Amino acid sequence: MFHVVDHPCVKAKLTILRDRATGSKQFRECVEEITAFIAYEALKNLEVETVPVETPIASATGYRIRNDVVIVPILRAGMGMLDGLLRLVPDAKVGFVGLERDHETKLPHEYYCKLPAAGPDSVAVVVDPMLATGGSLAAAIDLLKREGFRQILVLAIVSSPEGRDAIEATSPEVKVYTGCLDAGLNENKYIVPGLGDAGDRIYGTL
Ligand SMILES: O=P(O)(O)OC[C@H]1O[C@H](OP(=O)(O)OP(=O)(O)O)[C@H](O)[C@@H]1O
Ligand SMILES: O=c1cc[nH]c(=O)[nH]1
Ligand SMILES: [Mg+2]
Repeated sequence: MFHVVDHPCVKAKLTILRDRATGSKQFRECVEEITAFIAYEALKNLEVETVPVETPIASATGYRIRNDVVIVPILRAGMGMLDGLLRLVPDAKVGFVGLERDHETKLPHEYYCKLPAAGPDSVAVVVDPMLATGGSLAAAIDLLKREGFRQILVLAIVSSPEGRDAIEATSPEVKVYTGCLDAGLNENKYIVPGLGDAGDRIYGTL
């Protein structure tokens, strides 16, 4: 399932991210903010359980998230989305997958993986701002499946039709939520119009 979060606030923040004049500080802040909007929609089917709560006036029914939420940023750029998501799910665990596209082949190279154990109620929430060819996300999903994660959600900010089709072909059960679906990829496999290299813009390494 592939879902574009269609919201005026997402559109406005995306415009700031696309703008080549936006500097790293504002870029980072905006990535964090837009992540919360996308997550709001992506997490709406998490399971809750009831807990009693005493208000100053009376007893009431409270709720807490029942799933074991495991946020998995794909390094580096995915780290920019982590805090935005942790604000919504402060008790989530965090696992890390390090992947970098080879500049020649455009294929992802894995350089790090540290994930908590998967349980029956675990929901892995993979975060990476860019879904281009889909190679990096497919590799991350493979890793998570091998580690036993059965429920996988993905939060992206900018996606391409090529990336969408690649994930739908290999992992149709994975739900992808994205801020937009752009026109396609250029000869360097960058998203067009996109926002450039997300990792470089977040960390000022242009
Ligand atoms: O869909 P794909 O074609 O695989 O491309 C998308 C990947 O490329 C970017 O990471 P990059 O390799 O630039 O690493 P970085 O985050 O360290 O900059 C991006 O953050 C994704 O992980
Ligand atoms: O457009 C793209 C494609 C891959 N990685 C990025 O950061 N941007
Ligand atoms: Mg990069």
